[in-house]
Formats: sequence, C-alpha cells, structure tokens
Amino acid sequence: MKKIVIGSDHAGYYLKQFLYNYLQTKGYEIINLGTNSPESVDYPIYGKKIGEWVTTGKADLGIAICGSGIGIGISANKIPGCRAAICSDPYSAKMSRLHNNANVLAIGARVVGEDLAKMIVDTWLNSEFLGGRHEQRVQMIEN
Ligand SMILES: O=C(CO)[C@H](O)[C@H](O)[C@H](O)COP(=O)(O)O
Repeated sequence: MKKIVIGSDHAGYYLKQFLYNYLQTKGYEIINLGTNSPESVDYPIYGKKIGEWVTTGKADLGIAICGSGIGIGISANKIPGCRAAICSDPYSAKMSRLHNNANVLAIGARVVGEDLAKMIVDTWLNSEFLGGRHEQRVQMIEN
C-alpha cells in the first residue's frame, strides 16, 4: 500500500480533513502535514512540505489542497523532482499519472465539492505511469 501525505492551507482545511478520513477508511497509510485548523495560514509552507516529503522518498505520493489548488500546486512544484498536477476533474487526474507521473495531486477546495474530490482522488490513486514514450518527456522536465 502506498504511503500518502496530505496537507492544506486554511481554505483547504475541511476538504483535507474529509479526504484524510476517507483515505484512512480505505486502508491507506496517510500522514497529515497540516494545517490543523481553519485559521489563516500561508499555502507555500504546506506546498513545500508536501513536495519535500515526496521527493525525499518519505512518502510515495502527496495530496495538496488550497482554495483553488493553484497556490499550493505552484509551491510544491518549486521543489526539484516534484510534479504537482492541479486537477478539478477525474480525466485530468488520470492523465497526470499515466503521462506525467505526477507525484502530487493539487485540488481546490473552493472549486470542487467532496464527492467530486473523492472521485478525483480515487482515479488518481488507481492510475499508474505508463512509461514508454512518456518516460523521456518526464525526464526532460527533470533535466
Ligand atoms: O493560492 C490560492 C489561490 O491561488 C489559494 O486559493 C489560497 O487558498 C487563497 O489564496 C487563500 O485566500 P484567502 O482569501 O486568504 O482565504
């Protein structure tokens, strides 16, 4: 079973808690990196943390949530080796794994509701990188 880290800013706090509980009931090993209240905080702190956990191998995959998914996704992508995909639909989530080997999923809590977020997360976690022609493209990103 994959080890997953999840984190958010204040805007993503409630959806983060919801997805943390949901993934726990599904049997995933999931680590909460905060924030732990709806009090206003700065999303770059959490994007950086999630990116670092994933790129250092402390976790296999990360889920990052802010209001739009954009700020925390951009922040995570500043960490070398982090490939955060900002997704608000299951198709994009699936393709981000199949073609881009995304290791962080960024979601906007002010964009998607709980049911859609569950579908996005399920799709993302159940999709695997295809490799092949996509391998060299992902390597080009790294280079
Ligand atoms: O980074 C964002 C926008 O791209 C996130 O949506 C943040 O959660 C948002 O900026 C926080 O906004 P707030 O007005 O401080 O709650």
